[in-house]
Parts: sequence; structure tokens; C-alpha cells
Amino acid sequence: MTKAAPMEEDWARDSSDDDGDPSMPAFRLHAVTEALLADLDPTATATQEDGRSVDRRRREFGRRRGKLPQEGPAAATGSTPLVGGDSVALGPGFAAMARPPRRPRGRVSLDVQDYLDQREQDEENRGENERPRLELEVEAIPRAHNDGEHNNGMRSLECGGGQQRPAGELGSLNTSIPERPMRRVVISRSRRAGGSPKTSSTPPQSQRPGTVAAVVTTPEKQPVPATTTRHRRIIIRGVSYRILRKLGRGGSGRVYEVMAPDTRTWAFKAIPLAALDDVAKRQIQNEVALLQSLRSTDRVAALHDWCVDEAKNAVHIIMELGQIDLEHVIRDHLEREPRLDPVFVGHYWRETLRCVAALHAHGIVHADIKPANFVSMGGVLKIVDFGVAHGLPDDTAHLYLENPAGTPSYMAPETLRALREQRQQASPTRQRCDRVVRFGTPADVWSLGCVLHLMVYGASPFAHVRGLAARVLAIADDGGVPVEAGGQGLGGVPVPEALRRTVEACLDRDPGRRPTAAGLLAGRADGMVATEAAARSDDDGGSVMGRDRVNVVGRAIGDVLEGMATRPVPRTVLDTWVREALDEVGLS
Ligand SMILES: Nc1ncnc2c1ncn2[C@@H]1O[C@H](COP(=O)(O)OP(=O)(O)OP(=O)(O)O)[C@@H](O)[C@H]1O
Repeated sequence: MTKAAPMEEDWARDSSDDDGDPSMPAFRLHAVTEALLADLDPTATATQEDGRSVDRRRREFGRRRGKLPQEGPAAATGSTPLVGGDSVALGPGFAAMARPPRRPRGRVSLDVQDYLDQREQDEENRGENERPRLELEVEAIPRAHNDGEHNNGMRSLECGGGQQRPAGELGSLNTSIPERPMRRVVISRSRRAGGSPKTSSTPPQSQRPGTVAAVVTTPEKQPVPATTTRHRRIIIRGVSYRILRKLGRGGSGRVYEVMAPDTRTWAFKAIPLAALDDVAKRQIQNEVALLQSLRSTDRVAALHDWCVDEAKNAVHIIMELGQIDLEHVIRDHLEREPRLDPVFVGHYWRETLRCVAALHAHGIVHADIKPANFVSMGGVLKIVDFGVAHGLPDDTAHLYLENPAGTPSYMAPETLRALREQRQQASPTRQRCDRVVRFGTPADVWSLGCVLHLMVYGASPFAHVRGLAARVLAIADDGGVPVEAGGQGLGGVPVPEALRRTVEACLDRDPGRRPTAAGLLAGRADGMVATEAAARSDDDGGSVMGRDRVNVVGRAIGDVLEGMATRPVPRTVLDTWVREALDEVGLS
């Protein structure tokens, strides 16, 4: 059976992929990996390499001037264009880490440059069979959990043929995962050098040294994959989608906007399997299964199609396309007007509540609620990313998870505490069944409270705590210190009492005392916690907006008009907006 390495795909070769993503939780970086990365001294390596390159070039010039004898077959063989890069590999300790030879700086005439490039390439080609294959071995970082026991060791993934698996067969992927998994990462030269490959002279993938194809251990011809990507296209089960742009990137994969032959646009999520262990693969299987079961739920991005592409060793998902995620909505809003805006907060608070209530009604805990996982679709928010979501067994409020996950700043204290205990208990001899965590719908409500806090105060509740470890500790602190919501919101705007109480109720350290999403929606029209104080102070019987009714109505109508001006709004959505605006001020 052919050992397949992850393929470098055309659509994935997007230089913008490499930029830092603030929504990517650094938490997922295993501590050991962090330490190893900290050990790297790329400057030193580069200096040595530069030194070697300079020597080599000096010798070369000498030879050209006839001062030194020619050596090696490379000089005699004709030219081989320098394209792609060698498969570099770093063993443990990264002793072998080498940067690609640098081009000489300064004024070098073109022919000399070409000659040097060719020379370097020849040297590399000559050494190809002599050098052991260099590989980067890093700690495997399974998606969405940071599991000490399962991150060590070497991992290899075998998968046969280039056929797509029909839906439902993800679990039957032929994988071979030894006890101590370790991810094998091959870095092509173009990536390491931080540039994109030459487009003009790029040979087919199979000829390019240094692309991942070059490290497939068997020199057999690769089968033609059922899913192909030429000219930024992806073919999924016979349907060819044109890739239009990248929408986002998360811990598990990248999301692109694609267009089907009938010109309908969709979101395409590509989840590479190569970096995942068995547990993470089960999570993806779980994500797809949940998306399938939630097809009829109007608050979830609908699954359109999916497949496992073994040739690319990835799961490909086609789903309903959203225009923008809530993280960007909030960021744009705060940039435009860094002041607490009760209309804005009220609208998106109810939208997020509705999404989460819909999931909980289906007995599902999302487990990774954060602004980036709400996407606006036709004027309403829907939830994406069910990678770590779980169905609750029967009618119980909690389930037991081996691998609780999420984004630390939005994770509930009980989950973080359990994770900490897991880690303290973890030892190579312990059984996996020891490491389970009680987890339930209140954890999602905590995360919702964090989203609300962000909208009201401009930051998540523990954002002021510097450093991830310290922040995790602060959130998990069970010293009984309640989270207090301040009286002044963003821009010094006074926070309405009900809004403040709602933040505090959702961020109650005791999961049992938190309100439920459905309960909040069923209570007041604005989805806020009903409090006596709020009821007394608000002359409309409890609406948080009561005191500034006229102003709020005006702004709500302004928002509706603004929304209509920027994009086509279906009548049903418009009706919803108007109803909500009226609800907000108690006029419905
Ligand atoms: N259906 C969609 N329509 C539009 N954009 C989307 C869609 N799904 C995802 N995105 C964008 O892609 C980003 C990453 O998607 P997603 O959260 O599914 O990836 P992930 O790898 O599972 O992320 P995470 O690290 O949160 O687990 C989202 O934050 C969002 O901006």
C-alpha cells in the first residue's frame, strides 16, 4: 500500500494562508512544541548557511576564472532550472535544520545568478541519494485538544488509492497509528523561503523537487485522484467548484468561498487529515454527522455535500455560505464607533441566543462558542464549526468527554478546571478512561456571556490578564470570586442594569446557576435576565432600552435602512428586523 503524504494543493498555496490568525487559539500549541520552537535559532542557522553559500559561490567564481579545477558531475551536466525546493527535514533537536541556500545579495549579473542557481540545484540533485531524507518531527497537535499522552511519538498515515470515500466512511480510513503518534511535516522550499513558487517555470507537481509529492516513499506513479484541483478548482463527487477566495482559517482547516457550475456559491471547508490522530479524526466524523443531523435546523450552516479525499488525505465539506462572521462584525463595529451601542448589542445578543438555544433544543453542546463561529447568512446568524460539538446522551444535562476543547478565553471555568486536573493526573501509565470531563450546556452559556461581555466592554472578560497560562488560571479560579460586570461600558457609556446582570448571570462560576439560552429567550423580549431592580428602573416593565425609547427606535430604524442600503434583504428578514426593533422598545 502506498504511503501517501499530504499533497500541496493549488488552492491551498495561498500566501495569505500564512498570516497569523488571531482567532487561532495558541492554547492548542503543545507546551513541548512551544519549548522546541523556542529552542530554534533560525538566525544562527541562516548565518551558517549563508557562510557556506558564500564560500561555495567564491569557489565557483574562482573556477569560472580558471583558478580552481571543476569538480563533480553537476558542473558538467546541463542546466536544471531551480524550482521548488528540497524536502527539508528536521530531526529531534533540529540539528539538521537548514535554510534554503540564499541568493547572493547585491549587484549580480543575471547570467552569474542563473549559473549559481543551477550550480546549487545540481549540488542538491547530486546529494539527493546520499543524504538521508530530512524530516521535521514535531509534536502532533491534535485539533481542539491538547492531550499530553497522545501527542508523543511518531505517526504515519497510510491511505490507499486516490478514490473519494462516500459519506459515512471516514471511520474506515485505513490508518496505521502506532502508540506514540508524531506528526511528520514536510516543508517545501517555497514555503520556508516565505515566497510563492515561480509561476512561469513551475513544472508539474510530480517533477518538482521538494513538494510533498517528492517525499512519498514509493516512487510509484500517483493515481489520478477523484478530487482534483487545477486552476483553483475542487471537484467533489463529480461536481466542480471554482475556488473564489479564502474566507477564514481555523484550527482544523481552511474555509473558501466556491462557486458551483450552476453559479450558486458555497463555503468549502478543507480539513487535512495528515496532522490528525485517531481522536481528531473521530471529531471530524462527529462534525459531519452532527451537520447532517442538523440539516433542518435554520440556525446551523447547512451541510450541502462532503467527502473524504484519500488522494489529498483530507475531508472536504461543502456548506451554506455566510457573508461575514460575528468576530468581524464586532471588530468593524468597534472600529467605526468604539462606544457601547445597546441596539447593536441587543440584536446580536438575541441572534447568538437563538443559535445556541436551537442547538441545545437538539441536545447538542457546541463547546466552542465564540464570535468567529457565528456567521451571518441572509441577515441572520448561524453557527458553524461542530468540530468539538457533542450530542448529549438522552435527557441528561452533562456528558463526559475525553477531550474537552474550545478556545480558552471563551471556555467555562469548570471545563478549564477539569482540563487542569487531567493534566495533573496525566501520566504515561494512566488509562484514557481516567481523563473524562463533565461538560454541559451551561458551558455554552458561559461562552455566550463572554461574547456579550466583548460587545458591551470591548474585550472578553479575562482579556486584561496577560499571558495565556495566567488567563486560564484566572478563569478557572474557584476561589468563589464572582465575575463583576462594570457599570461603564465601552466609551464610558453607562451599562443598563439588565444588561449588566445578564453578563454576570451567564458568567456565574457555578454552572448550575447560569440561565439557559431558551430561558433567556422565553423571559424578556430582549433576552436579558429579569431583575427586580431592572423592572423597577425601566418604565416599560423591564426592557433594557426603556429609558431611551425614542432614540433607540430611531437608531433601530436607521440600522434597518443601512442594512437595506448595503445588500439585498429578503422581505422575511426585513420583517424580523422590524419586529425585533419594536420588541426592543416594547412596542410590539
Ligand atoms: N459557512 C461559512 N460561511 C462563511 N464563512 C465561514 C463558514 N464556515 C466557516 N467560515 C469562516 O471560516 C472560519 C473558520 O471556520 P471554522 O470555525 O469552521 O474552522 P475550524 O478549523 O473548525 O476553526 P476552529 O479553530 O474554531 O475550530 C470561521 O471563523 C469563519 O470566518
